[in-house]
Amino acid sequence: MFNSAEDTKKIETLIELNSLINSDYTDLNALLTRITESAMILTGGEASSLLLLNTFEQKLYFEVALGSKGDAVQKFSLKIGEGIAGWVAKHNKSLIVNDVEKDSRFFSDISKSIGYKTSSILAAPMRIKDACIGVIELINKKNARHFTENDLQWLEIFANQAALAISNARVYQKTQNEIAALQDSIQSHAGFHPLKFASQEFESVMSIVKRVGVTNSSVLILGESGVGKELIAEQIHLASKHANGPFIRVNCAALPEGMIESELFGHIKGSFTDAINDRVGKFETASNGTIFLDEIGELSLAVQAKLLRVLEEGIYEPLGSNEQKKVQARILFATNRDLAKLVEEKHFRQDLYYRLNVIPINVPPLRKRLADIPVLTDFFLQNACREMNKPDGGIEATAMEALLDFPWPGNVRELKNVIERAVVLSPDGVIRREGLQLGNQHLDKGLYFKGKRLKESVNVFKKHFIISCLEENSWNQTITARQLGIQRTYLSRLMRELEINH
Ligand SMILES: Nc1ncnc2c1ncn2[C@@H]1O[C@H](COP(=O)(O)OP(=O)(O)OP(=O)(O)O)[C@@H](O)[C@H]1O
Repeated sequence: MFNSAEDTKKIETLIELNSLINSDYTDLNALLTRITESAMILTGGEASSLLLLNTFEQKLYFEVALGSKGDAVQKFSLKIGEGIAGWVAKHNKSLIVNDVEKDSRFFSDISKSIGYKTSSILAAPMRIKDACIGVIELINKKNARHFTENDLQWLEIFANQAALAISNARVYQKTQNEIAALQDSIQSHAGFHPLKFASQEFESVMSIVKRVGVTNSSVLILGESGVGKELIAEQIHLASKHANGPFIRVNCAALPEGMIESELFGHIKGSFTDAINDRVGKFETASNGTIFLDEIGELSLAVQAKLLRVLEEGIYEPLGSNEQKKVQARILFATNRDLAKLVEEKHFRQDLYYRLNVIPINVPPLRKRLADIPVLTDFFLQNACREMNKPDGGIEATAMEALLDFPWPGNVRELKNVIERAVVLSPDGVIRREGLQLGNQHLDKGLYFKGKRLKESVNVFKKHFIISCLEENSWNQTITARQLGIQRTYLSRLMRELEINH
């Protein structure tokens, strides 16, 4: 079979395709286009197509369509058994038809609709482990000649190449999905949150995370409420040499003023009225790991002064003790406040600000990284469906458009809430535009109060009223407490009691 100069060319092309398939060539469509095009050129077809079988729908879809009407062909699909390609898929056998008009299997609708005269077809199945996964076909042998058995043998070789490439890509994709699922489960078992993104903007943030991860410097993570600052802190920890050590999160806004020092640095028994036992501080607990101080903008000036000393000298003293302890943890900070403005207003120490701002990481708001919305939606949807034991019916295109249009003042946290709520309200697991209730998540009287007793209803009201004030103030508890006319410590207690997490 391999004796002419033409055959030598074919073999060279096959070798080249083989090495592409064996390399880490990840663009499957480009590879399949290359294979289909080579088959067409080397066996003298005028046009060629590669169709993939969707086993669920029992239909063949055009993955590649080359030739003068290629683009027009691509919108069609064929049922199994329909047309020459459908016959090949159904019988898992190759076929040469040199006069289509005389063959009842020929399906003329596509040719007629696109205005293309088809006279001859050569088609071969693509197989993975003997099962047909699609068809590769050539249309019209050039110069009004006929397709031959030799052409068919070559087409079968190209079909095998394509099947191999598809099989590789599917195994690769499956493995990637499994690795991602395992990573998610390992991270969430260890108390870390899986992080999803697809945007260039977030990619840039992650490249900084990787670079700072390996250093031991303290880092300041900035961004609006709900953008994922805590997750960034987790990733810095995971990228660091302390990844196996503890990751200790301290929400500075949730601690009453008088407790912060003891919480961070520890105290010895009797150092103040309530100190009935020695207490180990979070800095010590975080030894050989990372301490993440969230909402740093809420710290009092007195605590800021102590923190500055910790940063500058690397030592601290537990309350009531003269013993100096060495800081053995990596320190990360985050805030959604404008620290420069707080400095101007004299609510934040300038020297501490300069000390913190050495390596700032700015996490952009969700509205500035639209490419993340579909992946995050998908992730929250799958999680919510699994937790609520509902089928994942996917999301309608109009609903996705609405998500992409929305400004997301509460960022990723708000998106998560919107999706969870839409899943609760969806009868069949499909997320539709009207089920999203964008910007209207707080109080739906009918839904929340129905059948509840007075105390419960008051609590439901309190919870939603507080959440809406917190969101209005970017979850700043000091400002919210002032707006509500209560102490910040009382607000923290209410948040704990009413299970308001963010
Ligand atoms: N890229 C992401 N992938 C998956 N989940 C995310 C992502 N970003 C944020 N989330 C989720 O959104 C919620 C808010 O994230 P996180 O608490 O990290 O935000 P934050 O910026 O620290 O907010 P705050 O300033 O209010 O403390 C969490 O439930 C988190 O798991």
